[in-house]
Amino acid sequence: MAATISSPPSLTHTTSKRISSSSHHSQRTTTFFFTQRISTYKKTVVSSSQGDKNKNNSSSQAIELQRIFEDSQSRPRPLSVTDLSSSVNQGSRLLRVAYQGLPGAYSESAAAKAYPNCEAVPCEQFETAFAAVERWLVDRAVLPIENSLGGSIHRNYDLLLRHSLHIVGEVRLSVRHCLLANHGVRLEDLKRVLSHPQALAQCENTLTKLGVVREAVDDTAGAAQHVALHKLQDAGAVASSGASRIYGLNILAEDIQDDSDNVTRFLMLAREPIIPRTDRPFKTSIVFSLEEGPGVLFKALAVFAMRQINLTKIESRPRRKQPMRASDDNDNGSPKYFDYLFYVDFEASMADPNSQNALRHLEEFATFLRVLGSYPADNSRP
Ligand SMILES: O=C(O)C(=O)Cc1ccccc1
Repeated sequence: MAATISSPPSLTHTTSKRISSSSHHSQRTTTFFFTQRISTYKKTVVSSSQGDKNKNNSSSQAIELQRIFEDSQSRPRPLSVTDLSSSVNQGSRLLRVAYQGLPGAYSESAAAKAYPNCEAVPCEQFETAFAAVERWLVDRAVLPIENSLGGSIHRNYDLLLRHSLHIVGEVRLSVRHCLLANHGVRLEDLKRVLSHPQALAQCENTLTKLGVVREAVDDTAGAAQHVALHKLQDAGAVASSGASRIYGLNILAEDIQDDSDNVTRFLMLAREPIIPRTDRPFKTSIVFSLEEGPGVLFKALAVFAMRQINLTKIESRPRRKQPMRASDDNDNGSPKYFDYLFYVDFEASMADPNSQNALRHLEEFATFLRVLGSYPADNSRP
């Protein structure tokens, strides 16, 4: 069965001609590209044969080329790796990065790690952060996606598919939780502790020893603000030391996570993909679904194994719009199998022909395939 390719951003194998801005020569390139960008390219194509026929009319052709070049310059520029550097600013304005939570949330620190000079914009919900990027109110959104103790943040995987933003970067951040309370409140006064569900899960052992009731809220900094604002005397918050300073809380205990190595991986999302490169380590994230049958997942993973492409992550999620599919040998028409989406991260750039071949191979039998982004790997110390 042929693969269904969604757009945007889907992979398309195309042959197109590019105008080089310096020489105005057209150049044939065969490449995998995102369909969204191809529409831009098609509008800027000038064929060399066209140029030959119009030799007599070289001045009008030069004007036309100039017009096409200027036209292409006024279109949105694809993000490049340099957009991820510390000195990023858009013209005279700083890069604006939306995150879910209040100042002092870990996502704010992730935004600052990815874009040190950015303006971090707090948002109530992830939906708001995504919508802010889609409506051009901000340039990027930050999304926590997995944690070394708590595992994957499933809801955020679902968000990646529901929206069509592109992953343009990743950041790994060491997360050190503190137990915060109002001044004068002692450890033994605490009956309940508020925090983000991931933070509560990462401090499972400490909270169990304390015998407190856990209360889940939207973000760690929001928990700290709530405790401070309501001057709670029986409740604490699990949050960062930064949040303790911002909301004027006392730190009752530090490093309360179950393991000192507590690392969260965050994704940076943008409206446009970056142009993948091969001169530094890149990662690529994809999502696909498969027909039901023996060995299909094995076959899907083999497209990477046979090309020596290392996988760093695989996650399966139920397919929401099509939760069940009928089994072939089930003639009463009743649905039998759950339908799944597989999210895979691999250590290669989409600019690498090896990756392109692997995805072309996967496309032959996947029922759905989308490239979520190809982006520089964060190999720095978390
Ligand atoms: O609530 C926050 O501060 C977040 O940024 C989400 C989160 C929660 C726990 C660990 C890492 C990120």
